[in-house]
Amino acid sequence: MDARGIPKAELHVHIEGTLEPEMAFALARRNGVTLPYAGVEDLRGRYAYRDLQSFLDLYYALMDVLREAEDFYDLAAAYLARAAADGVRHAEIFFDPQAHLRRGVPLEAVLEGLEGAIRDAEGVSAYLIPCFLRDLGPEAAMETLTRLLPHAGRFVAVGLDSAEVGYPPRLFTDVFARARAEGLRAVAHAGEEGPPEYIREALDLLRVSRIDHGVRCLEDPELVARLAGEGIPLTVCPLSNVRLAVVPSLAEHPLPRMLEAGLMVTLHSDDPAYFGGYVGDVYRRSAETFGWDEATLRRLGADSLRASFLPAGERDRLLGEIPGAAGH
Ligand code: HPA
Ligand SMILES: [Zn+2]
Repeated sequence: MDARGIPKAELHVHIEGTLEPEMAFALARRNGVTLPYAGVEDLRGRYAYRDLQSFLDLYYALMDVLREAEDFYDLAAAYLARAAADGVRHAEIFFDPQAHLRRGVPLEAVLEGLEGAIRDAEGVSAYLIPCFLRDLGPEAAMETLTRLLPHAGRFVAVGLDSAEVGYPPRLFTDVFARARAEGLRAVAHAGEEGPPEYIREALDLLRVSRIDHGVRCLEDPELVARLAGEGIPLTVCPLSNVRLAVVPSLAEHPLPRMLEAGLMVTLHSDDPAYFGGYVGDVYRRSAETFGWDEATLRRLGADSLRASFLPAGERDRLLGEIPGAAGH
């Protein structure tokens, strides 16, 4: 079965996490950056992580090769071409403004490059979602929001990512209230390594439309009932969860239990260059592992479109391409 033919939305991908080793070396050469790795194979050999933080250390180090608008263009153009080939018709792409601003890369260079690639992409639309690095704290997030707001029309939402434990969503209540007052939607990583309480805070205090990851909700049956009852989308990234040791193996991933519980689950890649697969691979490997039929894959594709921030007309047009999905 080939899930690539099913129209879908990619709602959980960090553009910096699509930086393949080959492109990292090419951009390093172009920008005169010396990488502390012997070559592509040496770098790939380091893609073994103990946890979220050990991955983030490599992810932040390697993005040092992203300097000019052209670099962000090339990065996003390669990702969008790859996504379109996997049947992604719409992507809502995270990026980390603070990770670039702190290296002296202007916001305008990041935006100009990413938007250029989105404009030129064929067969796939995309929105941008800047994320606050929670481990830099709420004051830094508020400062970043102040720099983002003059460009608010260029984003659909704000997000919250990076090291989770110790940085609960409640710290960012004021930041998210201000973003929402300016007409931006909100999403947040919660319940990846952090406890179910962080998911509640993201819902009640940040007033998010979706939870990114959310797998640890299963530890709290009352929360599961609420998420299912309210139809809150959880953007689940099973290959990421395996690589970051959130779960021991794909076979032991709670995805089947999440679907059985009636949760609105959608499937995504997170940081595909680092976690061994783009969204087409995520669908294929999950289907093989859990024995899913075509109807289940169609339902996941349809739910990803329903969970997107696309206008209703466009969303329904894409749903109309999935047999059995329209009108639900
Ligand atoms: O998987 C992730 N979790 C949190 N922050 C991140 N930033 C990039 N990828 C991730
Ligand atoms: Zn993520």
